[in-house]
Amino acid sequence: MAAPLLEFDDFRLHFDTFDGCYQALDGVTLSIAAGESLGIVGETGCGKSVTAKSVLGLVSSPSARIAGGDLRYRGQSLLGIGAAAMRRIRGVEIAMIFQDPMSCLNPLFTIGDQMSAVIAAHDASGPRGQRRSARQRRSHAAHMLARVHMPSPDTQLGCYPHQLSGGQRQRVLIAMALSGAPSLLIADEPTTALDVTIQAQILDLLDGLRRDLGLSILLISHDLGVISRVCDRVAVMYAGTVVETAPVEALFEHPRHPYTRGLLASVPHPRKPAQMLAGIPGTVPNLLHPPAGCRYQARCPQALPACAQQRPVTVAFAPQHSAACLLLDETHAADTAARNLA
Ligand SMILES: Nc1ncnc2c1ncn2[C@@H]1O[C@H](COP(=O)(O)OP(=O)(O)OP(=O)(O)O)[C@@H](O)[C@H]1O
Repeated sequence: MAAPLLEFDDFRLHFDTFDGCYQALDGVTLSIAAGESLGIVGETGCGKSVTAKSVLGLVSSPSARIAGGDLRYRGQSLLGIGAAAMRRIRGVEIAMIFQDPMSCLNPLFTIGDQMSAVIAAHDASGPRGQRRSARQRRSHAAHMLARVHMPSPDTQLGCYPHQLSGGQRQRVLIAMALSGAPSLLIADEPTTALDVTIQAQILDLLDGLRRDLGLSILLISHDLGVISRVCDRVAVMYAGTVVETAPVEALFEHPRHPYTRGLLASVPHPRKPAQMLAGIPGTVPNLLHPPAGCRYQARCPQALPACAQQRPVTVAFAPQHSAACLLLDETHAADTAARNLA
């Protein structure tokens, strides 16, 4: 297996609020290899976005505190590297796109002006020591728009964001993100604001770029269908922890964690009547006062008495498939069998 490009190693991110310490990420361990695409899925508030934003130091709240662990890019820690070093990484090594393309574009400037400004910033902070002329920057911007299959790229450079559709604006942001030739693209719910046909086109575009450019992708979504379209592997997050990671097919065919099974049972399907969607009763626990033991125990239909006291360790049962659940831990095999017979 290729060496990881990006690694979260028991990473902990807390927010110090007036009400106490909010343990948003509590021991996240994940890795992405070069050229690999990893999806992160989970319910709202599980910590997907703060995981993604942590990579580029974009959790800007003054109450945010790294409470432990490490986050490494190409083997180097990204924690405490300083603003100048982070600027050299942003855009040139790792780029990020967000859910709402309109809020990321300035309505007062043309697409060409905004893309040229981003390319100039890459030139200034990148390792290549390159200083392109205004004409070269514009030409590179048009090339990048063509790369994301924008029709008439030269004409689009003269457009303002409001003159483009939502799907076209997301293509512009992808073109901008890739203009510094990063190795890793982080996409945080990139298609949630788009209708389904445009959503499919953007996902196919990401998948094509991954294959053509050898790009690694970290894709955040609450939708397993979106993840399965682009990703090789998926990490399931629950309440600030990773509960299962697996290749996409293995996750769909042999989900091991009860939360993953609950998520899969909640996915609508044309041949599954609405009343057969199981859903997951209850809500994600308040991470100001997370439960002792497993964070999913209160909602888990298979919880053992030990789940209330003991934090589950991650058990690997195939080369790329692991889950953190006491039901999978051999020391609790007798309890599990008794529960299954009851
Ligand atoms: N600045 C902050 N101060 C306090 N808590 C925060 C702050 N930013 C995020 N959080 C909390 O951290 C938790 C994780 O947030 P995050 O945005 O990562 O969730 P998510 O899984 O991406 O959800 P969604 O799918 O709704 O975007 C949430 O409960 C959120 O309220």
